[in-house]
Amino acid sequence: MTPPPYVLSQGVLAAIGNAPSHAFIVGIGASHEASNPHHEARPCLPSVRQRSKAQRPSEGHARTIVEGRWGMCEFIGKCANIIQSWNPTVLGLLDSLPYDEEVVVWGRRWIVKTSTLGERHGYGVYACEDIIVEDSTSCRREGLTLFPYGGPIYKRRHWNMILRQHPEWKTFALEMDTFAGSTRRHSDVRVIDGDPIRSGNIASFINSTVGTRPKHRANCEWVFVEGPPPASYGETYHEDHCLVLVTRTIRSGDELFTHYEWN
Ligand SMILES: C[S@@+](CC[C@H](N)C(=O)[O-])C[C@H]1O[C@@H](n2cnc3c(N)ncnc32)[C@H](O)[C@@H]1O
Repeated sequence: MTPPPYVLSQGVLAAIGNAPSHAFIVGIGASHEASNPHHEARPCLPSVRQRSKAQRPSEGHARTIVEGRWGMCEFIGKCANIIQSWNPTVLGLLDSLPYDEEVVVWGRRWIVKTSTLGERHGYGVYACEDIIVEDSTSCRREGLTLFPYGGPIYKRRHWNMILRQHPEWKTFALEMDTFAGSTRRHSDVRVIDGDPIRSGNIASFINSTVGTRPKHRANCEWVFVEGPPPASYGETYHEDHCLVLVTRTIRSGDELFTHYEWN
């Protein structure tokens, strides 16, 4: 298959949490283990923004009620429109993601279940098959792409608006456009919402190597991709997107880990 015309830029994503006990940064793929001769890697600085004080929701007529892991929330106005627009199938993701059950995402088998970090750290993503990156002669044997980080994409200022509507919602988003060279204004930087519409977003269950004892090694990283996803996964919807790439061989049963800051 002809490779899609994207330019990879390493780094990217920062996640912004809105709950005091759950806010974290999802920095990106700082493992620096992946290399791709066809793509330029550009490191970026993750940033974090926490919700300040609760404010009145923005004006608007649209309303939508969303059920997430932490309960039901009603969003109104522009926030409702944004949230309603998400459809995971446009990126070849599943409508919903069951726990403790094998699923196939972008042609590979995965399971989301309690993380090896322990129950109090929630779920993690495990491979259900070997993903061989290099053989004994260090030749790459398979494609590096695992799956995208999928969720509604909107500007940071709208993300902040959503957080103000539901300060109690424990949520996070990946920041796009944070790579060196990005010219977007701070409030125009786009985020990919990992929740509340988290359906199918398997990437949002990947845990961080940060703070692990003994120290875990990352086996994947998130990258920003200029260009649409492969045709079979819905190239018309997104002009660009974020992918999870494998950075070293993963064996069946391994949990995925990447490097990002969280607190
Ligand atoms: C993107 S989520 C990862 C999936 C998460 N385990 C879950 O069930 O939703 C990030 C959250 O997972 C937890 N987490 C991620 N990496 C961790 C680590 N190295 N140690 C402890 N908790 C971690 C933290 O609660 C963090 O806020």
